[in-house]
Amino acid sequence: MKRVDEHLADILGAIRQLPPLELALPESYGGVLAEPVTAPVDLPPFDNSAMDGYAVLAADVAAASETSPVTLAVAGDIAAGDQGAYDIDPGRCARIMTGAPLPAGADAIVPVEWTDGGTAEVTIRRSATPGHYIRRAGEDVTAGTTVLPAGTRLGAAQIGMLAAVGRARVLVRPRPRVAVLSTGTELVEPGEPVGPGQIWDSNSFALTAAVTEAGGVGFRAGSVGDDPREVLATIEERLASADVIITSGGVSMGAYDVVKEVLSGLGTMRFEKVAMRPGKPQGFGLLDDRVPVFTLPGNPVSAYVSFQVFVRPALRALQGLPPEPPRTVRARLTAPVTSPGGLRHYLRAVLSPAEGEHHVAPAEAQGSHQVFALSSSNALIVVPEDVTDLRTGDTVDVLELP
Ligand SMILES: Nc1nc2c(c(=O)[nH]1)N[C@H]1C(S)=C(S)[C@@H](COP(=O)(O)OP(=O)(O)OC[C@H]3O[C@@H](n4cnc5c(N)ncnc54)[C@H](O)[C@@H]3O)O[C@H]1N2
Ligand code: MOO
Ligand SMILES: [Mg+2]
Repeated sequence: MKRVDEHLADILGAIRQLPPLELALPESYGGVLAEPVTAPVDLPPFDNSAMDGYAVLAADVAAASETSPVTLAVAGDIAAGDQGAYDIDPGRCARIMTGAPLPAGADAIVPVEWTDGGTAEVTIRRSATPGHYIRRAGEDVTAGTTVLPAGTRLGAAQIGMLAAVGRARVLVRPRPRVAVLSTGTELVEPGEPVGPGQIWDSNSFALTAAVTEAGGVGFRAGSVGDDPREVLATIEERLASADVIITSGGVSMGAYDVVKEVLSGLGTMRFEKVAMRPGKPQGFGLLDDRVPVFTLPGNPVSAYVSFQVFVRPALRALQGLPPEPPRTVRARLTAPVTSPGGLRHYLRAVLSPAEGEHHVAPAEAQGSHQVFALSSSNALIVVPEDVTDLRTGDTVDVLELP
């Protein structure tokens, strides 16, 4: 059987980065910058007030105190968006709002709380020194600074940065669009009644959500029965609009395992047994020279674990992102586990922080159909290929689930 690392390396070796697209900012979320972005102007672009108050000459208020307040004439108001129409001379000030440009001559801001709030004249009860509550032009960013290097993933703060330097559109490798298809004649849409022998489709929902968790855009392509023509037609239909296709089911040894049947020989598709549990039967390849296709095993826990191990890293690679920092922690087993050896065993488990170290409790139910044990877990214990027996108190690698 093929080793997990070898299969992952083959997948990552086949992945080509998505071509950059110019997107409007609202569409760019989760994209990875394909250009460095520099600030065309200083930020702030002009000296402005950090407080609602009065723009003054610091020298005028240098001696102001509770016991000997200073009274100044108020020339007028400067709101944010105004152009700073007043010149501040000795004895005069202007009422100013947060973000409004500092008027010529003024060199300090007195917050309104230190005054009587007057509009024709104002009495000031505390002193201020030059520069007080003034936000200087360029103190955040100077013009020409690279504010976001190429390769940055755009989250809320980065999109805010782009808008703050005036960018409306940006070149990014977008979040991969991933079509998710369940296969199986036994599958029924949740919400519909199930008849004898039928079950509700859970994989297409779980995998679409896993795509979102991994930074992609998932689309459910629904579920199709084990009909070769229908399966092939649905996959072909998605090739034009998807960057990645994920199927579940139909890749093992069964008489109706049609995914393997219809995709074998197409593009670079290969179907292999990977030395892991769950998730042994795997298929991967490129169709149309472009679209990575993952055919994951149908058992729900197998499909989910396969996604975490193989698809999640591939989605990052499509955007040109470096491999994710390890989500593995070392933890002490609270119960013994056994493993067949010769394969990597991913055991569903609950990881909890304890004093100075993590503890991990393996779930009792480890069947690849047992979704309850998976939904009650927050981690996978990773038992290496060469280990068969672990005792309570042994330290193991644990992969935290997203
Ligand atoms: N003779 C052998 N039989 C099996 C082997 C083997 O090596 N030799 N491997 C087993 C392993 S391991 C796995 S994993 C499964 C993989 O099966 P398939 O990928 O062919 O998937 P199906 O046969 O279509 O379904 C398997 C199982 O999963 C349920 N399923 C499928 N899709 C969904 C879905 N969308 N939502 C919920 N449940 C789903 C399906 O009803 C079956 O119970 O093969 C073993 N057999
Ligand atoms: O490999 Mo299957 O995925 O163990 O149930
Ligand atoms: Mg099967």
